[in-house]
Amino acid sequence: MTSASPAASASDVWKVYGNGEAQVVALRDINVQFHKEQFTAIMGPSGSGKSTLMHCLAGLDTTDRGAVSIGETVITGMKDKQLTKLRREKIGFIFQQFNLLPTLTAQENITLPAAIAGTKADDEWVKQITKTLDLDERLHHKPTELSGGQQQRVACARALATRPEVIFADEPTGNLDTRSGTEVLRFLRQSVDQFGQTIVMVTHDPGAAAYADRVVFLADGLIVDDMADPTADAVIDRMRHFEELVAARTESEAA
Ligand SMILES: Nc1ncnc2c1ncn2[C@@H]1O[C@H](COP(=O)(O)OP(=O)(O)OP(=O)(O)O)[C@@H](O)[C@H]1O
Repeated sequence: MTSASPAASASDVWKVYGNGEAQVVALRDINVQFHKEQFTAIMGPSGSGKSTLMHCLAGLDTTDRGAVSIGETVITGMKDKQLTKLRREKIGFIFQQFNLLPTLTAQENITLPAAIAGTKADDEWVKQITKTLDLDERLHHKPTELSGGQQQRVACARALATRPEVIFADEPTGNLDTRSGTEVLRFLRQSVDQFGQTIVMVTHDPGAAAYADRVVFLADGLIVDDMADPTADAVIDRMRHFEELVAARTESEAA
């Protein structure tokens, strides 16, 4: 089923923050493609550029050089209005802090992106997702009446409701206990396998990365490795290696 054109891609992407002495090169010549119907994890030491890459891919931040595409659409250089429309229609987001609207019920939160985009959510599809996520009994509750795990499951349903081209998940299990985190990861895996969703997830957790089909490793703004069919142990090994390299470089710069 995997088609040749990627769901999202970055070509020769650079991102620099600040000027002069305060300048930080967050991304250095990034070239990466995220294939349709695949679950990819992005990992790397703190400050390696994971969030910056995800924000640039999702059109939440601009690049300084290079181009980003969502599906076949180049989003680099798009006007704000056009970009906002594309984000609403083609991208789903899952955040560490859930980011649900507190005054709306779970059901309203789930169907909100479609309503904002001016389309009607597909009721049957939303029912199927909320059933899979075991949220049927909770749909009329407000976020404060839900556990963290339930809130994140609502956020997952919201991300899938519009059947986006790609879902970007930023540390989706970072705020959850192990059991709730596992439920969310299993659902993300299932949404790729059963619903053909494409997911790109930033995580610090090798156990979470093991749910993905592929792990892209960043260090110091560069893509330094790409692992297929990851296991938690293989990811831990690779991360240790990159953290040692970064520590050695920091020490030699300080000397
Ligand atoms: N708005 C900003 N202004 C200046 N520097 C920034 C800004 N955002 C990020 N940076 C810097 O860019 C680099 C990459 O940051 P980024 O947040 O992408 O890393 P990360 O891998 O997501 O880190 P973490 O795992 O700690 O969340 C870091 O050196 C960071 O300090």
